[in-house]
Amino acid sequence: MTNGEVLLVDDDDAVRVVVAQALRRAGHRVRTAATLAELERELKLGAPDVLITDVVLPDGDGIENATRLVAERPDMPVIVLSARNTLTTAVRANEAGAYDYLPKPFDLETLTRTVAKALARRGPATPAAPGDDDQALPLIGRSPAMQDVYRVIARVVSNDLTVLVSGESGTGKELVARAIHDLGPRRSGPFVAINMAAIPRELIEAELFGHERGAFTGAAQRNAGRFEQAAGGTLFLDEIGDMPIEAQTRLLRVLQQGEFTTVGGSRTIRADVRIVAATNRDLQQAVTGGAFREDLYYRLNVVPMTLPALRERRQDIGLLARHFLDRAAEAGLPRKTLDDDAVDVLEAHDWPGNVRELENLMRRLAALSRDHRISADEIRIMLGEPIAAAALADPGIDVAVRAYIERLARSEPHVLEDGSLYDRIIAEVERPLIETMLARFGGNQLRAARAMGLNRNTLRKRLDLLGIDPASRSNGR
Ligand SMILES: Nc1ncnc2c1ncn2[C@@H]1O[C@H](COP(=O)(O)OP(=O)(O)OP(=O)(O)O)[C@@H](O)[C@H]1O
Repeated sequence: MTNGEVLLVDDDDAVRVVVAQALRRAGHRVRTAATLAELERELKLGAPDVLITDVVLPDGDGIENATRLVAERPDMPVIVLSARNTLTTAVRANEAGAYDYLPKPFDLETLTRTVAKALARRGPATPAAPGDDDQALPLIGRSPAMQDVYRVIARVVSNDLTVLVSGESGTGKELVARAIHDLGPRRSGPFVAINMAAIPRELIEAELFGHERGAFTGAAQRNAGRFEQAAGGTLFLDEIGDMPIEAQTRLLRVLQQGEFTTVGGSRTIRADVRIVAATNRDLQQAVTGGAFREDLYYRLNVVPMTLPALRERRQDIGLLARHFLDRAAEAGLPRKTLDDDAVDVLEAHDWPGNVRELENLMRRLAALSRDHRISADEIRIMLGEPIAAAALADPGIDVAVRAYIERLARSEPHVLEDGSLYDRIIAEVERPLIETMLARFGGNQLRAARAMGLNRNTLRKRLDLLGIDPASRSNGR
């Protein structure tokens, strides 16, 4: 293993002590600094073999400073440590020419391994591309799984390598494709998306490559395809696994030759696009099964990226949920906050529809919830999870009833046509009300009727009609 000298700048005393200790144990010499001013003083005494820098320092920004240092000393690898584990930080670190970026908290083993690799590969860093540091980025999440995604994005933004994004539906594949586009040199060009599953199979080639007038029945005029529309920008091929095999052959040829001809045409057009493809099925399996061309698979899979399902990054759920509430407020809906135990319920859910399902739920809660705080029970109701009957008595009752009505409205037409909807919904509200009140008064019908403002005979009739046995309610809730 190569040993060397490491200079660490971090304003957190504990980080300095612990990291220095670990690196010394690994055989390196270590100097430390707590501020950028101290770092400057240390650098005057001599450049280290590797520099490790925190981002937020008392007298400035570690990445900005690293940009300058990398330009001045291209052979000194810089490792960025950051507690602000966002895509912006990963991209900024990459653009600054940093050797690597480690989100905090990191484990010491990873850090020592990264230092060893940096020492072994010492040499000029890749030149930094200028970037929009403060651009607000849409990708939310600080989980280790998302950090891996950010690193891959950061590495591909400044080149044109083809990226294949895999992941379940709703995990953010299109958002990632947009982020790659928005952060790279093609950002001033168009971002064009095409979903293979949403277009009739026989039209896919014409949609992708365009067609000439009269190329097929109904082609009344020449039409530019998505490849042409995306010229100078990025083409996002969604659900690539659904691409018919003939179109695959044509796409492969375009990727190999960098040019294409329109359907029914003879002109050759240069394909000036960056390709990002996405799939929610196992494309390798499709290759094995013969539904997807192996050569095309390898052409697309130059940089593979897998987006984890939301249930594999539960620690991001609260962050995402609050982000979607903020977005709803920006869009003019009332501003809502989430109780901590509401976040617990969200974290426990399995989210088969992933981030999209969470986004939809938060939008509905922003619109429907009456209180400005969203409770755990409201969320349980919306998710169709069991709740204590008593929860219906809290201010979330609107939400409960609306959620129920919404579910009914989505049901089969015959459910809606039997003409009993009003009575059924009233019964849905009435039953828990009567049951709860009976339980509250130990089955005493007179007291329960009084509490509800009913007379005792009316209550008795409702009990008969709803088939509620008052005796069985005396001990229950
Ligand atoms: N990390 C994230 N941060 C913020 N919003 C996200 C994130 N991931 C996904 N979303 C939001 O969730 C929704 C679904 O994302 P997107 O359409 O990118 O998913 P997808 O994987 O492409 O889905 P599909 O496979 O169904 O096309 C979008 O509204 C997107 O903005």
